[in-house]
Amino acid sequence: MDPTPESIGDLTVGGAPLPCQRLGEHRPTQTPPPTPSLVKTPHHDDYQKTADWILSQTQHRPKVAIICGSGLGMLADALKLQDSFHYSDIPGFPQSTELKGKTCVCMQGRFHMYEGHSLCKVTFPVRVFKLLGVETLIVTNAAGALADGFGPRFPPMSGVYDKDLRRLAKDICKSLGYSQFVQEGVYCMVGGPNFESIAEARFLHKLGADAVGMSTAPEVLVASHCGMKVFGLSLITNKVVKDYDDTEKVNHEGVLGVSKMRSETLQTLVTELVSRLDINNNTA
Ligand SMILES: O=P(O)(O)O[C@@H]1C[C@H](O)[C@@H](CO)O1
Ligand code: HPA
Repeated sequence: MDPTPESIGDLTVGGAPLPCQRLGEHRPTQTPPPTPSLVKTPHHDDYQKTADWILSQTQHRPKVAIICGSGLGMLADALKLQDSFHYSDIPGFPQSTELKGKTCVCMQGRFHMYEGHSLCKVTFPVRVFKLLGVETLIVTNAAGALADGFGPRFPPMSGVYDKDLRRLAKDICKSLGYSQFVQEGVYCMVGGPNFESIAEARFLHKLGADAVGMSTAPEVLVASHCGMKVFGLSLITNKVVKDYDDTEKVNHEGVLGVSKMRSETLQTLVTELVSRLDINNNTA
């Protein structure tokens, strides 16, 4: 199957490479539900063709991919731009860059299911990353806190989040003085775009979730399936209301505002993490 726009969503892999062009963040839009042709399952060829196009446009051979959550695209400010690709119809699709001497591919913003995208589309970039040669995926997102104070807890997780990367991140947090506010916990993905009702929030918390957001889980699943190491980072942007007397209400603008306010901290952590990954720079 050819990777026509029909077969892989709006992945128009046609833009000429625009050196050092910054791509805008992919922001949620009121995208209408996809037409049936957009939810066709991509085949290996579809991922391969996109990957081949990217590889043909750059000498970089990234081993690390970073998916920045909403409002966290400023992380890309830390990247030394080498090559970027203009996908005119897909702002926020991967751009190849360098961070701390390590070649990375970075998505500023992601596709969400609540925008009407199929799971195939949401996870499409991850399989393209795999075909680019990526071995480690760093995912970030904005999430609401379910656990009061987001206290320290280490509930069993499935193991998709790499132990060594988690240990390395903890060491980095110690050295940066971040340990007090960086905690491990369970992130639960909901479909969105609505924020949780109080009953839902209580339910998720009872199930063992510490934070809730609307992304990340499908990307992590696909990356793990591809054999990548995965590291996930949630920026807690708000408290999830679990009390019927609490009149506070979360909204997306607030989430973005806090994300922007804290993006430098997150940027420092991810930059340090990438710089300490045991990989060599890779070019064609
Ligand atoms: O891409 P992420 O998950 O960071 O997007 C944020 C979190 C929710 O998905 C949505 C609601 O504010 O934006
Ligand atoms: O409270 C939240 N709920 C769901 N998704 C979110 N993304 C940021 N905050 C939240």
